[in-house]
Order: sequence, then structure tokens, then C-alpha cells
Amino acid sequence: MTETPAHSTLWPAPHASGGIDATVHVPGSKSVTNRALVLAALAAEPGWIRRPLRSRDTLLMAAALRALGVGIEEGVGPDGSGEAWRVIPAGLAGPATVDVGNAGTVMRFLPPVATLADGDIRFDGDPRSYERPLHGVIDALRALGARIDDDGRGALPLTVHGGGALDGGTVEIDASSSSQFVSALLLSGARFNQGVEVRHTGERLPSMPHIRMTVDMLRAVGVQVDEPETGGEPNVWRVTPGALLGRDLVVEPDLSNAQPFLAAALVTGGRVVIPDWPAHTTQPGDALREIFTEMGGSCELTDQGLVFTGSGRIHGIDIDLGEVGELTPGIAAVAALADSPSTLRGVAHLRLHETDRLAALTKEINELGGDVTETADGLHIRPRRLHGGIFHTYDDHRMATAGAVIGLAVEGVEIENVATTAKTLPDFPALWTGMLGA
Ligand SMILES: O=C(O)C1=C[C@@H](OP(=O)(O)O)[C@@H](O)[C@H](O)C1
Ligand SMILES: C=C(OP(=O)(O)O)C(=O)O
Repeated sequence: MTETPAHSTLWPAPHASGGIDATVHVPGSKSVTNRALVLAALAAEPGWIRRPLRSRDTLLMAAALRALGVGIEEGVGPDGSGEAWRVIPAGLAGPATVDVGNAGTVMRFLPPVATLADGDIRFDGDPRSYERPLHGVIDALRALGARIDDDGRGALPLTVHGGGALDGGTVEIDASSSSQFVSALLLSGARFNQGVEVRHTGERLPSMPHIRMTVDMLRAVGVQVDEPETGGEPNVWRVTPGALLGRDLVVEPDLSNAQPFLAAALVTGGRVVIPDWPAHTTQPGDALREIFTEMGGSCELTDQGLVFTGSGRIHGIDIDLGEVGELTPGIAAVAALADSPSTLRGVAHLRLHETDRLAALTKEINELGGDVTETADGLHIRPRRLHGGIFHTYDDHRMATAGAVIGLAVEGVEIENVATTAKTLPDFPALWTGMLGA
């Protein structure tokens, strides 16, 4: 739906001549911002979202909710500090069209919201959005009483014929291709007449921290959730029907977007400080403290933020990344520069992310002289001396940032379409050159 731009532009990835020494203020979390928008839109009273991420994915979410009738106004938070969105819920109504772009959070979190609207809500997006799995949401909503028209593939584009309310109840889904199916149903579940009970029946469920994030954020707006980690049945989540409170929420920095900056310290043997790193968080990026320590760095949470220091040595790693799949491209980039081989496992579902990330990483690192092979569920990476060349990004923000990390250590790397980082981090090129003191 959104026009795909020509991708001929090449960005010469800056090469680092020595260890970096920088403080990088990383913008807000995509996953937190988009959950906060949905929850505030479904609340019984207005709320605030402070320091929201403003990127393609979150602006698409805000535009979609506005199209359904929700008020989202620019403002400064109630205490006068920081930029904020004031969200004013309203009776949701169609007809409306939602452009999901290629945002998993928009294409999965909003069809359940649309079932609560009065009228037809049409969902469309980038060509890649047609290929990303959505059957878990579509089939579940139909089982819970919704009317949805799609072209029979269980994917976008589709129309939700909102009836103003949804019965809800118990539903079985296979969420092995995306945790976002579970999150989507839980986020709107308290507004279904009978609430919702989601039973995951498939194989492995990826990205558990993102489901924890959903549960925590629901509880923070007063919703009752029973779930496996607090004594519930394994693979079952239950949301009790009820009103959502309007809250004043401060969005944490996006720790997955902090990844390339931490990787820069690791790869150059330098030091980076990320202010406002949360002491407790459900964001998967928090796992980088441990992962990048194992790969050769060290870190400390101080009053200034997370201080991460590279030792000048980079080690390979053997790790299951199923819980933190979105960190894979950045870890693969570091692994390609390490002093020993790596095995990244548990991430078969990345083949259906922004692009087929396993194929894209293999091809692009190998075209720079690397030795990467795909396995059934991940990558084997045997480090080799790399050379310059074009690093293609396939409209994937994390491919672009992964290429930039390699470019720090390898002269002559050019990133195709670095602007694709706008999906979650529009400031990336400026933050990157700022980090390097350019
Ligand atoms: O719920 C979320 O905010 C996300 C869940 C994960 O999705 P998958 O479970 O589909 O990997 C993650 O990869 C994505 O970047 C964000
Ligand atoms: C997989 C990702 O995004 P999405 O929310 O579109 O699934 C990602 O950001 O790495």
C-alpha cells in the first residue's frame, strides 16, 4: 500500500580507526510504544505516553488508531518534562483503512481492536506484509465470533467487519511462527465480552520476553491476567473482561536498537554509555548484557546508564536465540568478526520476519568474504577476513544496522538503503556518525 522507494542509494558505512568512546541516547522502544498506544486507545479514560518512539512502525500504529476515531495529541507530559502523546479513547468506528506498512505489531495487534469497532476496517500494507504469518490472529478472531474477509491465504490484505463488540472466550492457536499472535489477543482481550483464554498448541513459542511485556503492561493498566509464569497452566493465558485504566507511562529506550552501539564498543575495543538503561525490563535487548559479555565485552549498570566496554577481543558464541530472535542480525555481524566460530540456534521463524533474515545474513556476509551457512533453525558462522562491498538490506532495519557494525571493522562496506532503519530508528545514520565523533 505504501509506495516502496527505489533502493539504489548506497551509504558508505563509517570505518572506525580506534576504540569508540561515546554516550548514545537511544530513542524509545518500538514494542513498548505500540503496546502503550493500543492499551491507551482501549482504555476507559485518557492517558499519557511519554518519550514515545517516533518511527515508521509507531507512526503507522498512531495513524491507524486515529483512523478508528482515537484522539492522539502532541503534548508535554503532565509533569512538564519530555515530549508526550495524550491519548483520548473514543468509540471505535469504521469505515477506515489501516496501512500496516511491514510492522508486525500493527498487522497483528490491530485486527482484534478492529473487531470492537462499528464498521468495516480494511488492512493493507507493504508487499512483504502479505507474506508474513497472520493466520493465528485471523483464525482465532473468527473462532471468537469475528467476521473477517481475506483472500483465503490467512494473510493480508483483509477486512474486519467490526460489530462493535466481540464475544471472546477460549481459543487454541499455534503461535510457533510469531509470539505476536498471543500478544495481539491478550492486548484486546479484556474488552471482549467474555475476556479471552489463549491456548498455544504448537511447537516452540518464540520471543517469550515480548509476551511477558504484554502481560506486564496489561497488569499496569489494571487488567487481570493469569499466565504460566505466575502459577497458571503451561502455554495458557487468561484475560478477565474489564475496563482498562488510562495511565501515564514513560517509554524505556529501545534496547534492541541499542544493540549496534554496544556492538560498536565490542568490535572497536571501545566504550559506550547508554543512558536510562532500565534496571528491570521485559525487553529482550536486556539479554545483550550477558551475550556481549560472553562475546568479549564487559558491562556495568551505573547512575549514568549502561557502561559497556570492549576488550579488543571478540569471541564466537553458541547460543539459542529463540527468546530474543530480533537480536540475531546484530549478533551475526559481531560473530563474523570474532576469533572463533559461532552457532546461532532456535530462530527458524526469522525466515518470516521483515525479510528471510537467515538467508539475507548468509548471503550478505558471504559476499564480503565470510563463511556462513544456514542450518534448519539458525546459522553457523566461521569468521574469515572480510573485504568491502555492497551490503544489501532487503527493507530490513536490522540488516542495515548489522551491515554498519561490520563496516566499523572492514573498510569499504556500503549499506544499501540505510533509510530502511526508519522502521524503528530514523535517527540511526546521525546517531552512528555522532558516536564516531564525525
Ligand atoms: O511483540 C513484539 O513487540 C515483538 C515480538 C517479536 O516478534 P516474533 O515473535 O514474531 O519474532 C519480535 O521479533 C518483534 O520485533 C517485536
Ligand atoms: C521482527 C521485527 O519487527 P516486527 O515488529 O515487524 O515483527 C523486528 O523489529 O526485528
